Amino acid sequence: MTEELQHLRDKIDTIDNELLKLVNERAKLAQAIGQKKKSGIIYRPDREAQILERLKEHNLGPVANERIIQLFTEIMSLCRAMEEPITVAYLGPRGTFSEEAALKRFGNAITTAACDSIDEVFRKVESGAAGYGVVPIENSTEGAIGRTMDLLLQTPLIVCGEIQLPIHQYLMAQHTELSQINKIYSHPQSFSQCHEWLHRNLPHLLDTARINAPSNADAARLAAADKNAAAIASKRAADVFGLAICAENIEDDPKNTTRFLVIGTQNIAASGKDKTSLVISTNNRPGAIHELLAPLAQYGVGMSRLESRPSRTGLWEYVFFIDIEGHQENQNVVTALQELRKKATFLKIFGSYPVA
Ligand SMILES: O=C(O)C(=O)C[C@]1(C(=O)O)C=C[C@@H](O)C=C1
Repeated sequence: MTEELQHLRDKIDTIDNELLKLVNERAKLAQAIGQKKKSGIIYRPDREAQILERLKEHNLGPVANERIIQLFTEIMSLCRAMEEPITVAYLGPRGTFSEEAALKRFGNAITTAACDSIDEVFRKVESGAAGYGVVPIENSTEGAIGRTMDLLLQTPLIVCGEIQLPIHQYLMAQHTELSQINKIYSHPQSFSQCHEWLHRNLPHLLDTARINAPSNADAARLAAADKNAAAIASKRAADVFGLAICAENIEDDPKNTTRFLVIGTQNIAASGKDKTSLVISTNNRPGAIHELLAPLAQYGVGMSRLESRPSRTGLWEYVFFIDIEGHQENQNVVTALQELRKKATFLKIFGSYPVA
């Protein structure tokens, strides 16, 4: 080893020792904060969002903001776990995008609980078996996830966060000999997200060779047991099931993103950059929805999502899922919601939470 290399490594060792000391000091401070939390609620997404926002503003590089967020999410994850371990339920099995979303938000120092269905995620959090749940709510290509919307209507749980996850699809198999592949497993959503790619690259594997699986991770598990099968799934699923990657980023839309919600039992304080999710319904008459939404415009409350869904109480009656900018404690939001409540036949606020 040259003297110069040794010198640089010595410097890294010194910095690592310093980082080690600082991480432990930070963990001790978090433990002290934990003991002062009389409510017993350890996870504070508003505070975590503020910390990450500040770090992004202070970051002078060369490390990219995205990497800084990952690193500090892990640091906060381990500090949080030393205050109290938390369990996060998600739509399993292992290797799904939901698992990836849960780890992206909470870091790796958590206990994860893989659930068989979105219903089970809600049940686990409602029963207290998990502190939080992560459920998909919409995909930029495929649209809304109806089951999550229906369950939000019924649940006493509170929405306490959102996660935006870029969805990259991979073709994987036991080997990379595509000529030996005679079937592909995947979730129907992923098949549609990769429709063009499949048409262009594997036209001989038509509909009959495409087999629907309950999840991408199940698809990867099935491909791991059959050398003539491939799966479309996440990179994480390939790692979990030990599969080789045959093609990467095969989604038709490179901006393909799924938005997930974090559900829990606590109201989240304002972070300064928040969103509020709610559902409303109104009489089925011309102009009713326009009239209903007028208070939002009047009090300067922006709307980032409006989605209708059959109400299931009458034919051609709808409820409207709305995301508005701001926290339900912000004055303009309070006033707008008061007005909206007067006009709506039904209104339920799911929660306010930091913007992803
Ligand atoms: O500030 C707090 O309330 C803490 O518990 C500390 C901390 C952190 O590591 O910074 C950990 C967990 C919370 O979710 C928020 C922040």
